[in-house]
Amino acid sequence: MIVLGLGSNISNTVHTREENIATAIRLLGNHPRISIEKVSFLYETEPVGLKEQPSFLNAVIAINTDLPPLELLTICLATERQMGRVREVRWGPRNIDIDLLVYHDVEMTTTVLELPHPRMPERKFVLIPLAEIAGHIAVYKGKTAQELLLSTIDDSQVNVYGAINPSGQAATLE
Ligand SMILES: Nc1ncnc2c1ncn2[C@@H]1O[C@H](COP(=O)(O)OP(=O)(O)OP(=O)(O)O)[C@@H](O)[C@H]1O
Ligand SMILES: Nc1nc2c(c(=O)[nH]1)N=C(CO)CN2
Repeated sequence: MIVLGLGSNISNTVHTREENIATAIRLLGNHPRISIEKVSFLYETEPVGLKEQPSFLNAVIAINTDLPPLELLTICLATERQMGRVREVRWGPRNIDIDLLVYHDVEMTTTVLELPHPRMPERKFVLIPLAEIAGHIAVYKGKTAQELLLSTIDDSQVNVYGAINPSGQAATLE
């Protein structure tokens, strides 16, 4: 299974947080070598790490692709750029964040890409949507998202916010 994490905590009058997530899904799904297989609910989540920032909307998606991990990362970063993301504070506010969480059973640590995503076990905003779409699949050191949830130290709030239109119809890129 290949899983991406999506997050947004900046909205404006043109693009709401949910539109930002839907737009990212639509752009990724438009790639000729990527198909979107599953989309979790949207969750409203308390900021983790840097707490003094607006709450996030988070979701995860399962995709199918023959792109190798580094090429997939490049596409995720290009999609963020296409959506006008400006990198400022680490762990700070962003209109869109696309993380590569799981790429089958690949384990790698390079300066540009770590798999599986190393901070997954301490992020309920990832584990809860992951448990929803892939609860019984080993995602991190042989553990499922459900198992990781039982031992996570993260006690932040994560609440269902709504469903995403998987085709991203409601969202437009101006
Ligand atoms: N699994 C991964 N998915 C996405 N980016 C990764 C991954 N592993 C390493 N990176 C690197 O992290 C860099 C910074 O990513 P980003 O600015 O989105 O971090 P962040 O979202 O602030 O923090 P975090 O990595 O804790 O989610 C990317 O340019 C990428 O090279
Ligand atoms: N709730 C929540 N907190 C975060 C998030 C996020 O997506 N959701 N992303 C971060 C940087 O990757 C830091 N903190």
